[in-house]
Amino acid sequence: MIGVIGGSGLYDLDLLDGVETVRVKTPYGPPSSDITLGTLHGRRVAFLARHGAGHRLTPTEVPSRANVYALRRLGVRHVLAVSAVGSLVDGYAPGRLVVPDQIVDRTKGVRPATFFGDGLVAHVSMAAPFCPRLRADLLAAAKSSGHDDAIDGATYCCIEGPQFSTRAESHLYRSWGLHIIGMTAVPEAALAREAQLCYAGLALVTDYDCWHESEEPVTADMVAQTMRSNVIAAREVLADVVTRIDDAADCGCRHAVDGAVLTATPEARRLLHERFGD
Ligand SMILES: CSC[C@H]1O[C@H](OP(=O)(O)O)[C@H](O)[C@@H]1O
Ligand SMILES: Nc1ncnc2[nH]cnc12
Repeated sequence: MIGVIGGSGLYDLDLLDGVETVRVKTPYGPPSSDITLGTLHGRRVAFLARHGAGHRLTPTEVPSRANVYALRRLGVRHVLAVSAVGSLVDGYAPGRLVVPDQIVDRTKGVRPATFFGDGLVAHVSMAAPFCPRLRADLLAAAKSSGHDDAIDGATYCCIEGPQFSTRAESHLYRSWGLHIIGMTAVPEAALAREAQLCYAGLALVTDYDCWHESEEPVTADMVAQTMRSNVIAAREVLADVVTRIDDAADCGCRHAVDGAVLTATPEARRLLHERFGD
């Protein structure tokens, strides 16, 4: 099963056959939305709207633990995370597709960001926060669906929001060499890693944030308008990428917790099994 998390502007996939909707209960409360199951080019797909039906959840309110847990419980092994982002680089214009490879966390520590704790301590590696194999699949899909200029590798600056950045912050992030800016990759990517899922982002540029001298500062309306055309591209790439994902291939992401658990009690194994079913 392949999971798709739709961000701003992508509230349904509109591509799936044999659709059914499921409501998944999790120990972390309800996911953002009911999950749509269906088939795309013969592959089983589970779609979840990150901000809920009708976009009701702020980035801070997105229940990422419930979302990742629910997808994992449904049998998802690969997660494609679609996001609207601002551009911090002159050449990365609205409409451009980006497959990020790094994240800088500028959230404020208020989002539950781990499945560990409560007697079970583990520290997974986040050196490469996105799955390299799934990134390669996404890039190949972008190229073969006509988006030849999709950007391979970018650092995603995740702010808390819901307000956009100040101009001083936007310049600061540029001076740090960050490339795109959004509000949702943290803690989603880390939770996917803890759940041993392959996770990659398809970021769609909607604006130049507020640093660009000849462009208007970003507004929510601007993002929504640009996303209307961007989602067409997102759907094209998603329809292609599902045919490339090799469910059977082993990947380091599936072993992210190996060697990460420090808790040395007999209880630890049981807790691990209870949390992840492994
Ligand atoms: C509507 S602009 C800000 C909003 O859009 C992005 O969401 P997502 O990553 O789910 O596409 C950004 O991160 C903010 O949450
Ligand atoms: N400029 C921006 N800042 C944060 N999140 C965004 N999502 C889309 N554009 C954004």
